[in-house]
Amino acid sequence: MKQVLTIAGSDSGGGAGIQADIKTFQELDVFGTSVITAVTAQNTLGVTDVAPVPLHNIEKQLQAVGEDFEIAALKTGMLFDAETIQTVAKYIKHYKWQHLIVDPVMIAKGGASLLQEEAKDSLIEHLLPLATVVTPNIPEAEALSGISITDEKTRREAAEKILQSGAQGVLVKGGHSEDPDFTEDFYLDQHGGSLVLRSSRIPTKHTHGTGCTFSAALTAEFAKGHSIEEAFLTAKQFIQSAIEHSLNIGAGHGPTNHSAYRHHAQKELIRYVH
Ligand SMILES: Nc1ncnc2c1ncn2[C@@H]1O[C@H](COP(=O)(O)OP(=O)(O)O)[C@@H](O)[C@H]1O
Ligand SMILES: Cc1ncc(COP(=O)(O)OP(=O)(O)O)c(N)n1
Repeated sequence: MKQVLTIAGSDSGGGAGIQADIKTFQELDVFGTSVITAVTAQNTLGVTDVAPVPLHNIEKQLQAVGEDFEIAALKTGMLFDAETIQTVAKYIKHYKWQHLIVDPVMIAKGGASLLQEEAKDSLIEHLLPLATVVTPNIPEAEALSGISITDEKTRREAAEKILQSGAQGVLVKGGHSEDPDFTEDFYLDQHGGSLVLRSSRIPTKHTHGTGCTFSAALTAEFAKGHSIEEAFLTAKQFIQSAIEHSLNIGAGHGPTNHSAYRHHAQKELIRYVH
């Protein structure tokens, strides 16, 4: 069984972070390991506390995984501060881990900050150059590029700017767009190759953890040796099912349903090159 790693924060509410990643890995038949960078007190209503894990312990977790597992692909999620980002980058290089998906988690849906403001530059300088794919949502793509995304042209410009960091590919997720009918995710690589996957927008507030789940699915598919096109398609189908059958659990934004992809037939996505 392929072994994968998530380096991210814990969500006590179980819908995002490490918990979403491990559930997704399990559903997609890869063996999930984890390095926990921060512990959030969180539920469907929001984040009430964030406790960074001491750097020494993060290093010990990275070593414990690196010394014993063959990591076929990995993802990063909530990294919280610059020191953690630099340490994570150091160990990714040390263990020569390939197929890195960087989900540049910055702000939770409820508005809580999951990355210190001054850590953004560290992310761009130290982690993005190692990334196979960076998966910002629209506000994150704007923050990383300094470009306001209002249409397809500015989305592409923002993606091009992010690629200047040295990442091999960037996938701008469309969950935050104002389109009432569709969500469109846009992939662009260093060679100008691009792909857009569009799906119908599901009218639900239960979307807690969509970005974590999507990037974990990409990681699992890369570990199995799939190309970016194949991995992107599976991840989009996985998240579409998970949102379509999302769970009305808790009083706020409920979690997505990680087992839905296994149980429900896949609807066709609209796919085109841009
Ligand atoms: N209401 C929705 N209906 C269908 N797909 C959605 C919906 N909201 C988000 N998505 C999809 O979920 C994935 C995560 O996107 P997004 O919500 O933008 O990320 P994040 O959780 O990081 O903010 C993307 O593939 C996006 O298109
Ligand atoms: C611990 C932790 N990590 C990441 C997130 C953000 O998750 P995301 O998938 O972007 O979903 P929302 O929080 O925006 O619903 C998180 N909340 N907690």
